[in-house]
Amino acid sequence: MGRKAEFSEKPKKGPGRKSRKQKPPTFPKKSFAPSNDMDDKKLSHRQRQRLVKRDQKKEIQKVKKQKLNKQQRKISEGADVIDEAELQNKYITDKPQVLAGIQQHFKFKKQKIVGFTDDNKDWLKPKQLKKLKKLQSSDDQDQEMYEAEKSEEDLLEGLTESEEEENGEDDTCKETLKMEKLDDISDYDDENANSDDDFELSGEEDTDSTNNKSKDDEVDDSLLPIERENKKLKKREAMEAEMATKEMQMSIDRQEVFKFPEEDEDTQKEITLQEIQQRIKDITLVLSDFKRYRQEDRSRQEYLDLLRHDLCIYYSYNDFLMGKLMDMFPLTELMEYLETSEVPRPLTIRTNSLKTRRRDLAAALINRGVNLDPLGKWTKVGLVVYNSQVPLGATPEYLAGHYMIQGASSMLPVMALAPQENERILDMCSAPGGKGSHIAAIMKNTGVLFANDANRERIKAVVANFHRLGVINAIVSCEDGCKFRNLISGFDRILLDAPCTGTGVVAKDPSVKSTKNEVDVQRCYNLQRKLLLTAIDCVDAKSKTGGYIVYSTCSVLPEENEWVIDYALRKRNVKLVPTGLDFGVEGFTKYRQYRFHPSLNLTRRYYPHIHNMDGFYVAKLKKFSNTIPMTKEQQEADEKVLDDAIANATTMVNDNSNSNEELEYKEKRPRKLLGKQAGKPNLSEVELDIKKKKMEQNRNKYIANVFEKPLKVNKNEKEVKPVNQTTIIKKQNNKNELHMVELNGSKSNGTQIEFEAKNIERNNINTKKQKRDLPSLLEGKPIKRQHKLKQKSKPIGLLKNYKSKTHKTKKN
Ligand SMILES: C[S@@+](CC[C@H](N)C(=O)[O-])C[C@H]1O[C@@H](n2cnc3c(N)ncnc32)[C@H](O)[C@@H]1O
Repeated sequence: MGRKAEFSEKPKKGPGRKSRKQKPPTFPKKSFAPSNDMDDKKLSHRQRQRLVKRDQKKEIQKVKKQKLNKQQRKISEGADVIDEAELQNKYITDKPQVLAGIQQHFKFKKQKIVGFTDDNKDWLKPKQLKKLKKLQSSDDQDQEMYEAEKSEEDLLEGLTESEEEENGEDDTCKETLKMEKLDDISDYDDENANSDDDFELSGEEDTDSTNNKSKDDEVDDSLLPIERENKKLKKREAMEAEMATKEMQMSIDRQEVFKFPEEDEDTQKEITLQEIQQRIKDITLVLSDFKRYRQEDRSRQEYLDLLRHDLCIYYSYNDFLMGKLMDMFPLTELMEYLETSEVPRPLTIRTNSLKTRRRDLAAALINRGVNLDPLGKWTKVGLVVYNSQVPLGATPEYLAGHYMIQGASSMLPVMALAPQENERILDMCSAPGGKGSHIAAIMKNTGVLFANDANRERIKAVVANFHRLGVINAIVSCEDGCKFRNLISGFDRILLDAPCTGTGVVAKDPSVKSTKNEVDVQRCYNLQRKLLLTAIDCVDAKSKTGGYIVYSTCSVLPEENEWVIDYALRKRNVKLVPTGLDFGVEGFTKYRQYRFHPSLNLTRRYYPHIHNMDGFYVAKLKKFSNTIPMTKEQQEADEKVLDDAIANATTMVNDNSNSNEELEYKEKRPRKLLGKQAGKPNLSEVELDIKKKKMEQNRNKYIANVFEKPLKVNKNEKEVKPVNQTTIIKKQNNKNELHMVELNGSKSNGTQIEFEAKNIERNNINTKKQKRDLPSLLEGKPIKRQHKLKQKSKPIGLLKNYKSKTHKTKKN
């Protein structure tokens, strides 16, 4: 049952409970306005002390001036000059009087100073006194001073006069005003100056310094206030400069005494990131002037090793990759590279010229709250996005295919390829289709674009992007690029944007820093070489408009770039041509001890710290003949070598990733799951150890230093069969030993390295013959004639785990 409604108006009960509780506001009796009566204001202890000091100073000055005045009068009467000490004594004897004067301070303030009186007129014009005093010593000097003081007086008088005119007040008041102003300046000076006054009162310092200081005071007195200020400023500046020099020296001294940590010092005590950072700076300084800062018992290599270790920790790289970067860059540049790689590159988009113009796209995006700019003069389609209020991958313009989100560096290979309309072009590794769609746009949807990728999943992205962007001249395929030669050839141009380790895009994918290792580089290097040779074979050298191959990677490692191109230059009838890109760093022609074809300077490198884009490499090749400069057998042998290398590298990866975990898992899993092994006893620790060692050996037997010519050892070990290039070798219990020795004593300049293969007793390797082949064995050296290829494929190289007793392999 509801309550009965009551419609009669309720009488108001008065203010609510809350308002009843609140009392009417009360205000302090005093007004909130700042009081004009300064005397009412209570001074703090320090303020009072300063006030007392000021008054003391005034009294001292007063006494001084009186005495000087007397002295001057005496001089004029021919009396003896009263010296400063006497004056000081006089002050001390007059001290009670002075203090009494200070006690009268508040009275003095209240009464206000009354202009020039008989008491103060002397010390209001101290310079005149001094002028008279100094008249004795030098007439000329005094004349100058007199003039200066005169002008000061005139200035003051002028000021007073102008104030007079302005205010129309009586003289006394104006003079008081002026005096207060001067007082203020001197008070300020007193507060900031050194404690001369304290000293005078306490009398703790010796008389010499007293005299010096009082002389200083005198000199100061002879200066205009502004000059005094200037002098103090200069003094302060000099002091600051001195302090800065001292500080710098201290930091240099600290660097000088940078102590190389003892072994295991780091493991014993925890080391912070700041300490590591400091140590990186210290070591960099030591290495910048090694002779001066080094510790006698430490070598450069030790410092470099420690630096690498610290850099790895600080920037989260693995030792292998950091070592590679240290080989590539000078130290200062390396630091820049590492720092820049920590920050993502600016977001960039490419206008799809098949659907819109850059200007229109920019306007549309600006309307949506996107802040952007043209990317640079080198591109007509690139835009850089500073910030956006909408997700760029979901704007109506994106969905309509007006642009592609694409890194600035990935526009470069297509620009280098310079596709022409109505050509047949192959994009060998196309997914997700960024560069492919760019090619189609430049071709204006004419001719035929073959977009291929070996990855079935990724190829879907190519199809989707091509649909969105309106590419209609493309045939999309999913094939292993290495086999393309047998499918279709005769292309005008080919873009090989090869799969790589991605060391140039660590800002985008930081996992690269810690995961990529020697095996990954080896695997990429092999695949890249194979893909490039296929690409060259698929191009028609007689194409009327083209015959070009562009090779690109988003890796900065020379192993995946110059090395691959140099290999192709030796194996096919191609030459390097300019990329047509007007910026970028020249590709390496030298790298450590290796030498590449000089034309590699036509290739271009892009770095985050120089170009503010991802690390990238672009090379443009022109095929000048459709013939392959080798016999069919040699070609097949080459291919087999590459195939083996790729297969082995894959096995290696699988071995590496599985072995240990597998073993541990086998040990841990319950007996039920062991199947056939169920009845067998568990492996003892010794057995486990042996098994682990065996696995380790198996893993190592395939590892060869990528670019140091691994060789294949025959199973019966009686003769070593020559194999081409980087055949992965089987290391057979150190029966074959390879020695790397230095020629002309210095390896550090990396000019000549001789690989000497030494077979221990049971092997019949003809070392003399090998030595004859050595110059051509230098990796990266171009081979011009066919017959040399045979010699070049002589077994040579350096096994990874090999350590010679007689010759140490050093890093330069
Ligand atoms: C760097 S990405 C290509 C990026 C692409 N060009 C773009 O701009 O969007 C390398 C591509 O090579 C493909 N790939 C790897 N091995 C391949 C092979 N043997 N044949 C063809 N494509 C391969 C990978 O699936 C990957 O999509």
